[in-house]
Amino acid sequence: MGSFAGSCEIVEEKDEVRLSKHSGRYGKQREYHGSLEYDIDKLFQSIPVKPPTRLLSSSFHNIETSASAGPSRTTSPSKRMAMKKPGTPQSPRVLGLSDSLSLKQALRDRCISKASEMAAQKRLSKSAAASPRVSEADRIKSLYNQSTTRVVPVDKGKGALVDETCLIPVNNDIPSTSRSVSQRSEEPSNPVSELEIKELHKANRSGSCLSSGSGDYEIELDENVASTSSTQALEDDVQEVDKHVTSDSSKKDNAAEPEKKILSTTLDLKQKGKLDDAPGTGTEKVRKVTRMIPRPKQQPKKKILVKKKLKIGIVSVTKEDEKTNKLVCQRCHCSLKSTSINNQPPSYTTTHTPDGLTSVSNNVGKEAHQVADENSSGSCNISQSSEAEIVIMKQNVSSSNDSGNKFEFSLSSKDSLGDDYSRSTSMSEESNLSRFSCGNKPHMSMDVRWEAIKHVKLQCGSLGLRHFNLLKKLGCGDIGTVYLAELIGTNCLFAIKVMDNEFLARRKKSPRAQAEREILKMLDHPFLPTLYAQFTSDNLSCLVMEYCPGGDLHVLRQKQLGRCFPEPAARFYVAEILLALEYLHMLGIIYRDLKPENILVREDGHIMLTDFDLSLRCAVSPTLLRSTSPPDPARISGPHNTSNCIQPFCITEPSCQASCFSPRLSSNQQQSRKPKRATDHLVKRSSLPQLVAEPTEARSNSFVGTHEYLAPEIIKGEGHGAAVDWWTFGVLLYELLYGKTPFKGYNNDDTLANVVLQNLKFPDSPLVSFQAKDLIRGLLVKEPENRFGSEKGSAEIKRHPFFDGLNWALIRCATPPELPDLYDGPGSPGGNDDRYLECKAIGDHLEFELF
Ligand SMILES: Nc1ncnc2c1ncn2[C@@H]1O[C@H](COP(=O)(O)OP(=O)(O)OP(=O)(O)O)[C@@H](O)[C@H]1O
Repeated sequence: MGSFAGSCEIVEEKDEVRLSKHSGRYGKQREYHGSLEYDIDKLFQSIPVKPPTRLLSSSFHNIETSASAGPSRTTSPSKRMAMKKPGTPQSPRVLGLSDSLSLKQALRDRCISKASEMAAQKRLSKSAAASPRVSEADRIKSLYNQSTTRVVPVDKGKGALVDETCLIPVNNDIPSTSRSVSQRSEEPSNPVSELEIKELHKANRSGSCLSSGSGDYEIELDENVASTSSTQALEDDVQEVDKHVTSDSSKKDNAAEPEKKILSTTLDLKQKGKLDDAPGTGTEKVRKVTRMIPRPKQQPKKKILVKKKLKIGIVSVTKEDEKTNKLVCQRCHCSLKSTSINNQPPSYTTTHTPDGLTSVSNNVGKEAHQVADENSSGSCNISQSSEAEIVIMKQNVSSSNDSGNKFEFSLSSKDSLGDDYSRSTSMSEESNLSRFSCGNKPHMSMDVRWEAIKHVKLQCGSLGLRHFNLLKKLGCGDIGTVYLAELIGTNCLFAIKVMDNEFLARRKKSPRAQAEREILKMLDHPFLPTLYAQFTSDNLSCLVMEYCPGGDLHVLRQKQLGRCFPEPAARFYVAEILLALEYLHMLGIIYRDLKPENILVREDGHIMLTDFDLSLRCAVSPTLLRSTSPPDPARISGPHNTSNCIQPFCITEPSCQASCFSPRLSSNQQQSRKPKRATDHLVKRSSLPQLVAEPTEARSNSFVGTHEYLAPEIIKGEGHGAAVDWWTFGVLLYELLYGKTPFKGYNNDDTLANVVLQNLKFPDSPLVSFQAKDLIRGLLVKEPENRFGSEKGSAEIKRHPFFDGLNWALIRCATPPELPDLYDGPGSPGGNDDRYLECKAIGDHLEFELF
């Protein structure tokens, strides 16, 4: 993301065995061997009667062809299903020997009938085999539940929930439970789209020009599908191919410009409710916006991808001391218990359901609270939702049908809880819709943007670029360009990453794009981007994501006094990053590209970690550990650790609600307080189980990252694993605090040498606390095996004194560091929205260029 001088991202191309690459042949072979066709084949072979060779062989041929072809890209998922579907068993017929045709048919019927039985048996056994996978996901969930406690503060309709965990093995050593998931993910996730689009494209496209509705083929991929959940999810990705062909003169004009793609979007939604008509002339009033999307010529930062080989091992599940500790929700003891839970409208009682209808402070907190709720038999139905910020989707949805096709949604309109029960009831209904819309992303289920997208899909059948106003270019990455876009007719803003498939294929970057897309589909976390939709529009792959108006941490740091963050601010940001990394590791994703440029700032000041094209997916086996040895008392300090607030669900502490980052006590104060409360913490800490979700066995030899952030083991090519994220985490904290990275040299080679050889030094200024330096020192240990976090991951790091006083579960509600005037969106003070306004003012029949 972005770049800074001298910074260059390294992406070695010989890299890891991408899952998708495996998929091709091996996936197909497996598919054939386990398929019905294979069974039929076997049966035929075992039958002694020799049927007419020609007929049977041709049958075989057909069967084999369809089987070995696997999920053809040109075949829609439904067709594929039909091919695999066993024939309907028929009652056996009397065979006439003279009738070779009927003999063949009878044999076929018998075989098919037999095969159907076998298939049914297989299905049964498969579903039995699948259950461990399900239970593994459940187990992970319950591990999470048991480790922490959930609180349900609501912030702008967002919260967190770890709902599903993806275990994606990448080699054959992986246990079958995981491998079954792998096989699914190895299948081409979008088997139809590319080829089909190409076909359509060839037939209709003229030049490289895109125009609204013309030659604009969109394959809508269902964002509801959990990529982690099933093969079907991948197969169903392609829901429909929507072809819109109109004559558009601008198309031809622009086709002459090879370096530019012109997106022409009709804005007639409000007037006609139809988005796929793009008459260039006539009396119909059509507002037309034409934009030039230049293909990125300059890479903001150089990424080198050297892919060597990948060896991913399986985490040996050492369930030392794994216990099913049940946390008892201590909110029952808090004053909030007395709040009028019974008076809450039904819509808010859903606050505590696992589906995450309301936001939570973070996934850990949410899941744990879920446990707490279970254990407390509902008596602790949380009412802090009223105290936390509940975002009611005060949508003007009612107008959606009334006013023709115009529909508007207000983003993040807030209401206090106690206002109006009738409204809350309607919210409840809409939430259900949202929940439906957002599929596997419960933490975003309240997000009005789901509704907006759903509405467009309902109206137009599919979602495509033509439904968006591209407002401005947000930035250019290695694999695509990101635009700020408004869903036409709504107030919903999105960031759309547009990637040119041909360009990616030419540069062999398609696997990176694919990896990013698949990871984005898995995510549902407050500090990670939400993918609302994805589609392919004319050879452009588009990812519709949450828009972060606050810029990135690199830019934000430059705007700080002394170009570095004050320690509390740095602590806040790295704490949120830590939770994001924890979640990623739990999903078996090693991020590998942590740096300030990839940390975006949301409108509310919280962060969002983006850019997953360098991430590595691997197997992980989260484990719940119960600490056998009491923690070091010296490590326990800080105001919140010395209060009931150690429990993440405790919100009785006013200071905790105001901020999870109370000022650190002076050492004197700490000294005087420590003896008094240390015992409490020992008891509490030792009784808390620890969730370890570290993919410790993952290995890659890729040379991936950004020079100044590269871990020594990557540079040395020794193979690396999840510990690289903790190294980069240390570099990040260093940079945020000191305004520079620790090993930066005169040039990239120097930097790399310094990373490997140079000792860590801390500048004299600015003054940084001992705890911060201690954490950095632990993280920037050159040997990964001795690095802080390498063994127990985030669980270890979260307990470092640097984070003392931090209520992890409430961090989502904590007040973020104050932002300078950096909001650069439309309508913002610094926003470059002139063109947008101009566009709006001019009205129909207007084409203009934004880019
Ligand atoms: N959701 C978003 N909201 C706001 N800005 C975004 C968003 N996503 C990306 N951007 C901006 O767009 C720019 C390009 O993003 P992108 O992820 O394509 O690039 P990158 O991080 O440089 O990636 P790559 O690793 O693909 O080269 C970023 O620098 C960032 O500032």
